Amino acid sequence: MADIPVNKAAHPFDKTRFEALLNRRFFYAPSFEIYGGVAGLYDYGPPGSSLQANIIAEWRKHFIIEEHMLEIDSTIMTPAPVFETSGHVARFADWMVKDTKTGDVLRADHLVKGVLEARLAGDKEARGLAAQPPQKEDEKKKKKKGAVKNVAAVQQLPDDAVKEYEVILAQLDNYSGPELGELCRKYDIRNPDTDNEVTEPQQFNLMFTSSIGPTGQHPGYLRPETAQGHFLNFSRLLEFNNGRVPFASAQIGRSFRNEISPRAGLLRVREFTMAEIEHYVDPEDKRHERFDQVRDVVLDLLDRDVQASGKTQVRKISVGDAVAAGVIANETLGYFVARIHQFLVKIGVDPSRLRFRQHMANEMAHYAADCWDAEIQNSYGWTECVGCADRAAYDLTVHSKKTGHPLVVRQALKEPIITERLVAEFNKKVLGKTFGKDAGVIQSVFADLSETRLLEIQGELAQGSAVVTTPDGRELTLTHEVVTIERKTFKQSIREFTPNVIEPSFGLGRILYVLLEHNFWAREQDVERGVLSLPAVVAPTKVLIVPLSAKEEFNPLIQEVSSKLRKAGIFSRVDDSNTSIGKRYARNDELGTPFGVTLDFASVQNRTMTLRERDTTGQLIGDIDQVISVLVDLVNGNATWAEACNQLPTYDGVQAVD
Ligand SMILES: Nc1ncnc2c1ncn2[C@@H]1O[C@H](COP(=O)(O)OP(=O)(O)OP(=O)(O)O)[C@@H](O)[C@H]1O
Repeated sequence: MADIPVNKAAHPFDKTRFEALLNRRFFYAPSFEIYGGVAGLYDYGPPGSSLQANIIAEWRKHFIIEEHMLEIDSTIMTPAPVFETSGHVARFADWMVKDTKTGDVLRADHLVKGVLEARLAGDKEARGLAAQPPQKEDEKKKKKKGAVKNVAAVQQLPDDAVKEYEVILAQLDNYSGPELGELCRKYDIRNPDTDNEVTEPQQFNLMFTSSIGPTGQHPGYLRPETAQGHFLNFSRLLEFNNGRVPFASAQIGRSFRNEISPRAGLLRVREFTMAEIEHYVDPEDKRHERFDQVRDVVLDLLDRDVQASGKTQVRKISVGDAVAAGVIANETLGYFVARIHQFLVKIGVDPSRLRFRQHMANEMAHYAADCWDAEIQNSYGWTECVGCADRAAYDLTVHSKKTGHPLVVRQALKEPIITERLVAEFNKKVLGKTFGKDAGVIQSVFADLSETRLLEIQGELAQGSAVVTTPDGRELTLTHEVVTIERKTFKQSIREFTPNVIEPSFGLGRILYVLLEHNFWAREQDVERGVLSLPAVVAPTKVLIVPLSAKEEFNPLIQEVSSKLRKAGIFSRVDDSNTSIGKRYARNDELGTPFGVTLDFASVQNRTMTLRERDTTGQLIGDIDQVISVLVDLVNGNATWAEACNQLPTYDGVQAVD
């Protein structure tokens, strides 16, 4: 927020204090807590809800309004045939293993990741210790205490093992279930909580099942993504868009996944809000008309070749160069990757902890052409927060095939295409009379013949007769009285095609969580309380109004300032509690409120008001209306704090009272 440098790194990120803040100020909390809670379900409190609403509002502006997308709101409850056709019933699954003794269930890839990372961390520490002067024996013992044998808290690994582990971790998403089982056996990976062995990985479908109607005859699922709702409405959307592509549909809504073991707070939950875009594009032309606007956006890319070599080194490259070099498959995909980057940075994600990772070949859905995940670093590691995939024509094709409803674009060609080809012309009467029920078989055999074969038959017929073979192997002889082969001219003025779909898919809970982590810090002088440096655009409250006294004479001014801010569309809150101003500001720094205004006795007399900025704690003073005008510019992002400091005098705590 502050454009004047603030030393936020004075204290390393303190997760305990961070979590305490989120809990104390009710950003979010386990659902059904007083019943003991259910893993993977969370309720958002007032600041969490406002923050989410503001992220959504900005998402709408950044994507839907900016790109004229067509917003929809489709149902969550979905009849089973939809997900049978889309492939979710067969394939929307993760691999799980069970503890052989306790029966505890673990997600196989997360188990391998957790254990190997812990062993590498133990190795690093052991090497560090070995390099240090000898420690007292009891200190060494202390370090080892509490280490689960399987995880090997502080233990040096052979150099080869370190290399192997790093290679496995760099391409973890590429392993199949049986391969994960192989890794568990080869590297003796057990349940870290119990040190027990685990079973072979089994597939577990993540969809919640349900049934629609009282008879239970119509099985259904809670949707695990919003995408299918877009595809099933494609022909209506296309019509709404006057039959033209490219265009995009967008939807914000809840999705449900019965995650195997949700452990990382908001990062892996069983019910969450997604924001998804399906951009429909001509498969033969994936250029994007606004690509020039993002060409120079520089990204940290981790492509699949780098991952396959066991490395995690990103390369900094502009989107323009990445698409030109074929690293990102096409302009439209590159355009959205860049727009995702811009959105995340705008709402407060630290760009130095944001990378785009390309899916490995096995990780990608079989139909997808290319896929990049926006991964954001946080205290749990690098987490996928947005997926951006080129899904090709898969979804529209399978739904169209299943239902018989054409999900295609019909485009009038500017120049009709004239083609010539050989065609078989039948004398239907003679054909029927001569071949009876085989008449249809013969026609379909001819329909599948190549141009070369038709040419041969044309020659044979000129000699007297030609022989064709039916699918069941019979040879039938035909004469030119039954069939003639002629060259004909065709004029095509309509082109029909199934569009390809580029899909950016956002998980809002994950974005909200990493945003909070990236913006949390503590002041030197008050490490107990934290500050959330949320950008004004997403901050739950934009301005705190702090009256110095509870005296009634302040009320008209409080109301005037509140109402002027409200009219300017700025959300403010009044804190007229009995505590000191410092405490009131500190409490609101915790909520990420970027600005505060203080009304004191001088305000009542002179109509002046002080303005405080959260990160620098710098204060300015000015006439009430002047301060409000500066505030409006600050909140709307039209002025920086440095610019505000040039417009209003600094307030040093002393205010003249006439
Ligand atoms: N269980 C979950 N909890 C919270 N957000 C999720 C969850 N699963 C997916 N998301 C969000 O939805 C987005 C799109 O979903 P997608 O199907 O691409 O995720 P995924 O590849 O299944 O994620 P993961 O591999 O982490 O399970 C993700 O980028 C993420 O932000």
